[in-house]
Amino acid sequence: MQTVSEVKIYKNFIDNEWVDSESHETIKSINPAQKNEVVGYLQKSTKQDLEKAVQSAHKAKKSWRKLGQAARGQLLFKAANLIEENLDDIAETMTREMGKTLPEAKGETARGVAILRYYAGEGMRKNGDVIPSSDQDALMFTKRVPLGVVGIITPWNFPVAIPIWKIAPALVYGNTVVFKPATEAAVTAAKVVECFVKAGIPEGVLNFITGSGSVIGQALIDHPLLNGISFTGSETVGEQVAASAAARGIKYQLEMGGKNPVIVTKDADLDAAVEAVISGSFRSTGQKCTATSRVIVETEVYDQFKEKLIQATENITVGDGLKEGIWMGPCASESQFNTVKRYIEQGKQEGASLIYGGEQLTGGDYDNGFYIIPTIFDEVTPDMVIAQEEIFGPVICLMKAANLDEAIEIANYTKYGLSASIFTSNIGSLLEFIDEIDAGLVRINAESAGVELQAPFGGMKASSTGSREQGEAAKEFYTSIKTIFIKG
Ligand SMILES: NC(=O)C1=CN([C@@H]2O[C@H](COP(=O)(O)OP(=O)(O)OC[C@H]3O[C@@H](n4cnc5c(N)ncnc54)[C@H](OP(=O)(O)O)[C@@H]3O)[C@@H](O)[C@H]2O)C=CC1
Ligand SMILES: O=C(O)CCC(=O)C(=O)O
Repeated sequence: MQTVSEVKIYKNFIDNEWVDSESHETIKSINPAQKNEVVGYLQKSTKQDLEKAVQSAHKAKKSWRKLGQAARGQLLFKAANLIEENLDDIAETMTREMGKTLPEAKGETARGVAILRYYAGEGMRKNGDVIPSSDQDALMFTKRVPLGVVGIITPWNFPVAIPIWKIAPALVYGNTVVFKPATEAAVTAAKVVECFVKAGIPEGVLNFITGSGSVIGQALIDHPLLNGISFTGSETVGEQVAASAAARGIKYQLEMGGKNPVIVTKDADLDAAVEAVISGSFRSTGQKCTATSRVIVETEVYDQFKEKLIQATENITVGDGLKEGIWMGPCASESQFNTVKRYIEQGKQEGASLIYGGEQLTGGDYDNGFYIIPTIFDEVTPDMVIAQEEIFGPVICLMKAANLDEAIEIANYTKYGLSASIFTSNIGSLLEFIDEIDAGLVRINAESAGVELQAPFGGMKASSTGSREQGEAAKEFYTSIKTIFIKG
């Protein structure tokens, strides 16, 4: 039995110091695979704590900018090495805190290291262009400059990769940061921040604050000293971020989810398609904004595909992600678990045919966690709620299409446009798909999830707003351009 004294209390990091909240209250982060296990206690911060964090970032703005891009890059290299040294501990914490399996958590942490090294390299790359002036005696060039203080609000589903793909470019391009992680995964985030601190991040440059999104998250997005905000999470909060940022004319970047389709044409390699659909839909328990949630199959191969899909789903082992041999962990929280169960009930009520799963797992250790059997709905029609709203759980909606045109029409019939994939061996079909699909991430004969750190990431329609994240695209968001004209 765990005792309170065995569980660590994590502090905020403000103005180069690990500090308690003024509230003197904490919030517990629990293990969704063993709900009686507390992974850590976090500060229940107040608006006053947030004020200190923003003031600290504001104070550090000038010196961090003046340090120069190369030195900032060196610091990121150090942080990357420290995260690599602590990879096993960070990954295990992630699995305990939000349920993703340990191999996935290790993969994500290694990805965090790679992202940091990519942006560390930016320290030595150009930050402007020389442009010919119409005046032959003049020199004209652009210089990218930091925005200033950037707020970073992240979700719980990628507690290492998402914070790093926002914090690393923010820092290397010269911004100071106030980072508010999702409460569900804040212990993992604290361990990442510890690596930046050990790497020697200067005073005030990176501030870490935990607590309720509606209190400190809201105070952060409304803060007058904020110069930019990057957010990943729900559409509801995203809209609030946009409204607040637009009212003050500051830059904002939102990534808010998807309802990602996979099209399987009659000439596709069905085994490859099944493998990709299983991975895209059920890895991370379906809790990825790039997860596959609608599978649209041409009539000729529909039954064959369905049979193969059910067979493959039967082999999935569900359980505590720390245990060997487990392929899919629990939902990350009780609230996410309840959301998924609610959507499954909704699917049944609106007439979709439940052909696999659809229930929570019970008995033994399952009673201590938030486990759902991977679920497949057949006979889903495009207007159903389960075909329209983001479920963020291990649920597939199978849909039939008479031909490619109809499949693309169904695929586009959603407010989202993050990722989309097609399985086909016909070059004409794949070219048509590339042109006609409304998605920021277009994948051919590959699963819908799968983001590469060096390429732009983001979606169309309601999935994203603002410039893309990752790769070179991040520079667009985290900098502003000065055009300089020097007359000789
Ligand atoms: N695009 C994606 O990758 C993600 C999409 N989602 C979608 O959102 C749904 C709900 O998930 P949920 O975790 O509740 O998402 P939220 O949007 O509520 O949370 C995301 C982040 O925003 C913070 N936050 C919450 N309220 C505010 C606010 N008013 N102002 C500023 N920040 C705030 C949260 O803090 P705190 O944790 O303290 O509440 C968290 O850090 C999921 O079912 C899924 O559909 C969720 C996560 C990721
Ligand atoms: O698929 C990925 O690797 C990233 C997905 C993502 O950004 C998200 O789920 O929030």
